[in-house]
Formats: sequence, structure tokens, C-alpha cells
Amino acid sequence: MMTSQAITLYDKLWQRHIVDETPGETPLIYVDRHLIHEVTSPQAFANLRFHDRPLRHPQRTTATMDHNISTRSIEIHAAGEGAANQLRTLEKNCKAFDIELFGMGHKNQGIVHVMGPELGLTLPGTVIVCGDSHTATHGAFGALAFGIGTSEVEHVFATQTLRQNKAKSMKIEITGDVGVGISAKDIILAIIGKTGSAGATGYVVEYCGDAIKKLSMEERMTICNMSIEFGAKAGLIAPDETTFEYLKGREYAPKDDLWQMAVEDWRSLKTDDGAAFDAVVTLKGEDIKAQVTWGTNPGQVVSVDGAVPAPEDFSDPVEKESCVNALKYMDLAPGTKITDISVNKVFIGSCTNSRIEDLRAAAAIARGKKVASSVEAIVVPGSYRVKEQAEQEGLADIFTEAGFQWRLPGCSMCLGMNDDILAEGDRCASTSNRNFEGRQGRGSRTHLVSPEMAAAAAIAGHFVDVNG
Ligand SMILES: CC(C)[C@H](C(=O)O)[C@@H](O)C(=O)O
Ligand code: SF4
Repeated sequence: MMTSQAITLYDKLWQRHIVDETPGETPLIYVDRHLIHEVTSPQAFANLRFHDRPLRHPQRTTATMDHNISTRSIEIHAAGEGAANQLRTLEKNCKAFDIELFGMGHKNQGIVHVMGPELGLTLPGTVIVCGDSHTATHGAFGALAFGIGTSEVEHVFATQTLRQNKAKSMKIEITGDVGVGISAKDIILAIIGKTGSAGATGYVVEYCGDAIKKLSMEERMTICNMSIEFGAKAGLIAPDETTFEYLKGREYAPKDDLWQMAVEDWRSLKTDDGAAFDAVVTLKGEDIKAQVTWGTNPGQVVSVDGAVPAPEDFSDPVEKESCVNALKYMDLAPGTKITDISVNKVFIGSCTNSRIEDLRAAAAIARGKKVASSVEAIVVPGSYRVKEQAEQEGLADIFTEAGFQWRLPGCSMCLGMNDDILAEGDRCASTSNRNFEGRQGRGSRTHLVSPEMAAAAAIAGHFVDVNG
């Protein structure tokens, strides 16, 4: 009798999407959903025009404006002429190629990785691509989701397929429970702290274990969002009742009988018992504490009750040198207690941490308190839907009464591509996902933290342990 082999969730997603596997050629896979924004699409559209090619499936592409927009005004010029030009180009292209666009002030506009899930465009079992490295966020739904380059964007436009080699598979298991007050951001930073910032290069990672199962969809998105920050091609979490509950009734999710059929199918999207992974990493949930990055990659991280390390603490020569450089850039002395590090800027936002639960968590810390006089703090919801909900729930008022600036949705201070840029020497507690040199502005210093930790740092003027 034939027994079918135990396979991983990644294998299942892969098998469902293979279009062509001719030996000696790079496999061709089908793309279910293509998300685009203003930064990585113009060249792809220009090439389509040059070759006089139509879009293969315009209804499988969805566009939003997020990177180059201002969070102070919905005026298209608000972040400068260059940005406005980029945004207008997207508008023109979407019109010409018949693509649905959530442009300035549209009720569905938002950061691409916030918008897709909240509208139900992100569905389990699908392949989702976007010319953006944080596309792995959508893997939280059991979708194979990854970032692609501009020439690949063009390929997907023209064919709705992509040439891809299969990656290796890594299982990351978080056992047991995390402590009270430990956020998804702390979990993913702890994972990257353990593996190092290149620890998953060449792998598709599946996050599993009791601590992951207990997370909400928004928390799972925070985890998957940072998969690229330790090199993973994609991050996955098997869909379950939490996933179905979140998606039910969302605008673009299947309805009625189709919904029933979809859920039935989605239940099969999990790694079979006994399936082999190429690598396995395990962390105990109870060991994870609130995290703060001290360096210039997300793997340079310690718990908030720790101290800035010294180069001597690293045996690996590359890590040693990287520590030397990071300390210099970050202007930090070895042994400095994390709670003694002052910040003058706080950014709560980005596709890692700008959803409603993030804002609730930050508001719970900010309620009735005041931002330190030495700090400028901004809160940037991830989408217009999040903004509206936060305003209805009174979160926006809590923030403004505490002295935080309540802004319009967008990528904002996550990267220096709009008018929210840090000045040289600024030190920022940021809920975003990247802390490399100059990420938030030339010569600026970024410490990655959770929304709770960012809000607490805004109030104290330095890092504090929200659970301490
Ligand atoms: C602008 C875009 C291509 C870029 C990315 O791919 O990630 C941005 O979103 C980022 O976070 O650096
Ligand atoms: S919020 Fe930041 S990480 Fe996310 S898509 Fe925008 S720029 Fe990239």
C-alpha cells in the first residue's frame, strides 16, 4: 500500500502553485495576488508599455500609496515634488492598466502590508508577491508571501507567474507561554537575537509551537513581518480558527458557500506530523523578555534589563567588528544599562506595529501620562481603517492628550522616503523593523522596540521595562 509522505506547509503551498517544472529550468509558479505601491512599480509599467504588453490579470493586482506620502496632509505634494511625481505615476499607471488603486484619502488606503490583510485580500493557501521586502507579513495567514524585484514585478504583470527556486525549510518553535506583557515584537526580536540577522538566509521559516498558536492575527503579522530581517525568503504560520475568525466577512474574503468551501480546504494547510525540516530552532516562551536593539542590525538586541555589550563579548570576528562599528554609530559605551539610554524621538507605526492592537497597547501605557518634554513622539496608524477605528475607540484622544502627535496613515518615519525624517544624531525608540545606519534619516540612531516599550520610553524619556 502506498503511504503518502509527510510534508511541510511550505511544500503544500509550493505544490499547489507549480505551473512548470521542466528539469534544468527554474520552476514557474502561479501568483494569486500581486500588491503594488508607488516605489517599485514605475519601471515595471514602463517596460510593459515599451513591449506593448497588457496586464495578464488586472483584477489580481491591487495598488496603494504608502511610502512617499506625507502623514501631515493628504495633499499629493505634501512630501515634495519628487514624491508627488511618483504618486501621480502610480495613479496614471493604475488607470491605464485597469488596476484597483487605493489612492490619497481612499478609505482603503494604507501601508500595503496592513491594507491587504485587513481587506481580506490576503488569504490562506495563496501566493502573494509585492515589490517590497516585508511581504512576508502575509505569511501569517498561511500564504506563501515574499518580496520581489522590479523586473519580477514586470514578469508578474505580464504573466501572473514567477520563476522561483524552492528554498530550504526551517521550523522555529516557541514552546510554552510567553510572560504577561511580552509582545509579538519581543518574540521576533528574541528569535533574531538568537539566530543572528542572517540566520535564516535561504530558508522559508515556519513559526509554530504553543506560544505562536495563542497569538492573534495581528501579533502573527508582526512576527512574520520581520522574517526578512534575519534573511528568510518568507515566514509562515499555519492557518487555524484564529485566522478564519479574523477573515470572516472581510470585504474581499470569499462569502457564503465559497467561504465554507474555502475554510474546509484551508484546514488542510498545515505541516504533517513527522515532516522533515532542513533546520530547527527552538526557544522557550518563558525565557523571552522585553527586547531593545542596541546596534545597527536587528540581531544586535538585548532584553531591557540588560546592558550594551562589549566587542569582547563576541567570539566570532565578524560579530566583534560589527559590534565595534555599531557602538560607534550608535554612540553607546559597552556596559551602558539599556534603561539608561535616553531617546529624543519616538515613532509608533510601520507595517510591523501600526495595527489597532498595537495602538491599543501603546495607548494603555500613555493613558493619563505625558510625553517627556525632551521627546517628540508620533503615532502613525497603518491604514485609514485603523485610523478611523482608533479614533472611534478614543485612542487618538489618549495619545494627543498625552502629547503624542496623531498623524495620517503611511510608512512615515520607518524609512527616509517622505517628510518624516530624523535629524543627524537623533535617537529614536521605533516600532519599525530596520535599524541599519541612516534608515530613519542620515546619522540618526534607531532602537527597535514594541509599541508598549516605545510609549513608555516617550513618557520616561529613556527606556523602561514596561513589565518591571
Ligand atoms: C521601498 C521598498 C522597496 C522597501 C522594501 O522593499 O522593503 C521598503 O518598504 C523598506 O521597508 O525598506
Ligand atoms: S512601513 Fe516600513 S517596512 Fe513597512 S513597507 Fe513601509 S517602509 Fe517598508
